Amino acid sequence: MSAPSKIVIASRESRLAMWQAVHVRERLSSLNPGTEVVILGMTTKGDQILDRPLAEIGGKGLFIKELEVAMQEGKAHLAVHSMKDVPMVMPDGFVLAAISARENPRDAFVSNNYASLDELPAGAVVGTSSLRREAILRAKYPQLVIKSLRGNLDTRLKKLDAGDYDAIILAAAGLIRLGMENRIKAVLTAEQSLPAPGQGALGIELIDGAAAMADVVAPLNDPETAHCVKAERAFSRALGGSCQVPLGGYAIIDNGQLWLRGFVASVDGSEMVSAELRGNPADDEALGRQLADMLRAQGAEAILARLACK
Ligand SMILES: NCc1[nH]cc(CCC(=O)O)c1CC(=O)O
Repeated sequence: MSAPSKIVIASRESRLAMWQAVHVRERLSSLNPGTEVVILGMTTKGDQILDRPLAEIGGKGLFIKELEVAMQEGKAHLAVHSMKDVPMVMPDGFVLAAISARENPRDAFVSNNYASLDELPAGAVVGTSSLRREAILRAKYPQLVIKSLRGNLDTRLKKLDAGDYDAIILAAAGLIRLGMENRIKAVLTAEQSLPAPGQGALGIELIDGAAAMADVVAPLNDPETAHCVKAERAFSRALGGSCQVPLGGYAIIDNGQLWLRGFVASVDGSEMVSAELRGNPADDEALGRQLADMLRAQGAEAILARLACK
C-alpha cells in the first residue's frame, strides 16, 4: 500500500513533545519521500492544570485525550507520546502501533549546588512530580524534604533556578532530547532509582483499524524496546490499573533474555516490595503479569490497598 499524500501528527506543545513529534516527522518524511508530514500542536488539560499533583486531577490520560479527539475528528492521523505518559489501559478505539528505540531510560539528579543525592544536607528540598520518585527518596533519604514539582521541563528547571528547590529529579531522556544534558549532575542507576514503565521510549498511537497508517509507522517500531515496554506496562497494569501507584518497572534485553525488575512502595517509602525475573522476550506481557504476582506474594496487595485510588 502506498503512503497517503499527507500525514498529520497530533502533539502537545511543550518543547519536549514537539521535539518528539519533529523526530517522528523527520523519520516518516525520509521513509516516505512523496508524503507531506505536518504537526498539529495542541494543549491538553494536563498541560493547563499545574497547581495540583497529577495523581489528584485524573492521571496520565489528561495528556493524551485531546490528541485522541483530534484523531477521531479526522484532524490528525497519529499521535506521538512519551510512553511513560500513556495510560496502561488504552482507551477503546485506539492502539499503540509502534514503540521506537529508547533514549536513556534513567532518572537524573539536577541541582545547581550539589553533585549528587548523597551530598544533600538534611532538610534540603528535592522536587519531583512522581509518586515513584517520592517513595524512593523517602525510603533512602528520610532526612530530605520532598516537594511536588509540576510543569513541563523548562518550567521545572526554572523553579529549580529560582531557588524553590535544592535539587530536582527528572527523566534523563527529556533533558538529553532538548540538548540540556549539561544540567544533569548525576544519572541515577537502576538500582538507585528503578525507572518508570515506558520511560525514555516513544509510542505512536493510532485509531484502531487504521491499516494504511499502521503500515506507515511499522518501520519505527523497535522490537527490543517494544518487548521491554510491553512487559513493564503489563506489570504496571496488573498492579495498578488506572490508579496512581508508586511503582517502578524496568526491562532490558540481556543475553537474549528479557530481564524485568519491579517494585511497589507506599508513598512514604516505609513499605517496599521488589522482585525480578528473566524470560523469553516474546512472552513480554506474561512476564509482566508474572512479576506482579511475585510482588503480590510478597504483600504488594496490602500496600496497594492503602493507596487512595480514583
Ligand atoms: N511525566 C512527564 C514526562 N514524560 C516523559 C518525560 C521524559 C521523557 C521520557 O520518559 O521519555 C517526562 C519528564 C520527566 O519525567 O522528567
